[in-house]
Amino acid sequence: QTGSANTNPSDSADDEYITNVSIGTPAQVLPLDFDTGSSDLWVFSSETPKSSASGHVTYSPSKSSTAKKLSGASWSITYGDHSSSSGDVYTDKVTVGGFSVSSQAVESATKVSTQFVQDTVISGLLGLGFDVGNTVKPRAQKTWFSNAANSLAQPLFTADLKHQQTGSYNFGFIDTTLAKGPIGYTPADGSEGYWGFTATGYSVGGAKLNRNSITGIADTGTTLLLLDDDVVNAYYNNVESAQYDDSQQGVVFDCSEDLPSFSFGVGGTTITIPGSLINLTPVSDGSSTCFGGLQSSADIGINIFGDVALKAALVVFDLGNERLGWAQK
Ligand SMILES: CSC[C@H](NC(=O)[C@H](Cc1ccccc1)NC(=O)N1CCOCC1)C(=O)N[C@@H](CC1CCCCC1)[C@@H](O)C(=O)OC(C)C
Repeated sequence: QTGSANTNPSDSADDEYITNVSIGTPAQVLPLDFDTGSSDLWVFSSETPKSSASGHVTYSPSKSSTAKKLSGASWSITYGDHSSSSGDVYTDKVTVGGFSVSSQAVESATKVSTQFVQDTVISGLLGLGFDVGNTVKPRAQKTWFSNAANSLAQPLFTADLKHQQTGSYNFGFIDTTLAKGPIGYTPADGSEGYWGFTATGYSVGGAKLNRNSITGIADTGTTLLLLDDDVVNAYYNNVESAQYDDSQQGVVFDCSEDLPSFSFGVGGTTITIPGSLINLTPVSDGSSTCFGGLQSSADIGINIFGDVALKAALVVFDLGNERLGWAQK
């Protein structure tokens, strides 16, 4: 058995990727952000304050014949960008890309932070991290993928995110036609709840890879590629107009710049991010100053291979073998 779901960029900057999920009976379809950096499936619901839920599609457990309250359970989560949400828990049927989990913990939001209120294109998150990261108390719940894994043809999923185009999340199979190069595999460290791995080196503009390893996480829920300052500086030293912009809280440059590519080694193969993907977006509509897709990870304390990096590859999240596969696209 397998599943295959389309995913779409939320805006012109590919800020987040939206995937439709069916919850309950009859199906209630909600647009969710699939996040390999967290492990909770939570949604805006009939229990979310009306003022906060305005503009969002919501889940109503009372309208689902298969919904059951998980009595005494609660959850509360805070993300890297300091956004947060919390609430109580139901179990219900959840279908992703045609594959159904009959009794999935669906975390209903009774509180959401301002960023979520304003982000009306999504109605919540579907965590694809390791179960150890789930925040439900008194007993942690499994992710949708963890519940599905044993019934899937293979206990793995792939992410094929694209710049301004429809991509896919496939469950239980690898569609190698999505990739141009071979899949390089490397061990995944799930101890912190997300998909940790080590890249063996990097290079700028097609040069030979160096041997400076980079340990970080593969995170579909983070927009940017966030790396150590020395790597960021090594890259932008090649960009004439690059400068740190306090108001933008990041490196910006002239939109007309011909940006160099950025490559990293992983699992014996090389992934090259074309310079075009590192020009994320003008700092405001019509501006000729653009914001960099590669930024410093110093404030977060962890390197994050977010969507800017993932867009250059087909990435295999292989739970069965506790490994990550990367293939050039
Ligand atoms: C350094 S970690 C920052 C990361 N957030 C992000 O990357 C958000 C995602 C977003 C896009 C659009 C609207 C709202 C939020 N984007 C962001 O901070 N941007 C600022 C810089 O320009 C690009 C957009 C983050 O917190 N990721 C979360 C999932 C994320 C999904 C969207 C809603 C908010 C939560 C998660 O992956 C996480 O916390 O990972 C940990 C392990 C770092």
